[in-house]
Amino acid sequence: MDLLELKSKTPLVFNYANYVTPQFVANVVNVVGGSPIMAREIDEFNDLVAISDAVVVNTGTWRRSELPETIKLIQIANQAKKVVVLDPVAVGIPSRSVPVKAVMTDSQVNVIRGNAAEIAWFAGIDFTSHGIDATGNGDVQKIASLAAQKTGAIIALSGQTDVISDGHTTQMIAVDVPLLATNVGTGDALSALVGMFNSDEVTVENTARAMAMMKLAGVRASQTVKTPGYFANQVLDELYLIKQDELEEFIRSEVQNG
Ligand SMILES: Nc1ncnc2c1ncn2[C@@H]1O[C@H](COP(=O)(O)OP(=O)(O)OP(=O)(O)O)[C@@H](O)[C@H]1O
Ligand SMILES: Cc1ncsc1CCO
Ligand SMILES: [Mg+2]
Repeated sequence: MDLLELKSKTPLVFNYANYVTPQFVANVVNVVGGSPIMAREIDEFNDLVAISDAVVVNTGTWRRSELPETIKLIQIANQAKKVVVLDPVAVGIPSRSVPVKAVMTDSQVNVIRGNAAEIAWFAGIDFTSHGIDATGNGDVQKIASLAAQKTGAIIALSGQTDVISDGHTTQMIAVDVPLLATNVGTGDALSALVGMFNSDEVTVENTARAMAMMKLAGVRASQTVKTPGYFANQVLDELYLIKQDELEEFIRSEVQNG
């Protein structure tokens, strides 16, 4: 959906969040025009999925004992036809990839949002990482496209260049905003935006809207703020201020077809 429709519908985003950044994620959802709820109690999943418009699963601080309930959550969302976004934090670390494989086998994820190293893991391509950060270089267009083909999910690869791919159509936003990477949780919040913009229909176009929203907020915030602490708050303000026509104009000028 576009930003105008989003603001009128106030999509409810159910975040199975990590315990590092939920406050930032919830605020990003709120300022853009959605409504966040965080939960991880299995007895609440049926009710919460029923009233939600998107389910966003972040594996950043996941415990292995939570694997069965996470799969159950995604299965409930699949049955209810709610979009599911997976944010596979640091999935390339071997002990972290085991449960993510199980999730991918036993439930259907519609969109995977991760940095280049995380998405490269799904593509089966080596990419250097340092914990939660992607530090290497590679052909991000190829990585996103291959990951989409291998998983059947739309891929939202974030970084200096954002790449969105369903394995056939690939779009890119090559806009460098280094301060965006200094705030831990920008990626987590971006995953929630991806869920929100895809809540009526899961498409490359809607996924690109979410990625463009964060990039544009970062571009504007870095015009006035030059240091990371204030930058994070300025990003929230810019996300709040962006208008439909401004977002669509940014998409027209910056989104390139691959
Ligand atoms: N070097 C960069 N230049 C420009 N934008 C960047 C850069 N790195 C990241 N971004 C932007 O930052 C946002 C988050 O992407 P990033 O790849 O850092 O996610 P992440 O690694 O999952 O982050 P986190 O784990 O901190 O939530 C995206 O909007 C992306 O476009
Ligand atoms: C720092 C960190 N550790 C696990 S999740 C997380 C937040 C970034 O996703
Ligand atoms: Mg991340």
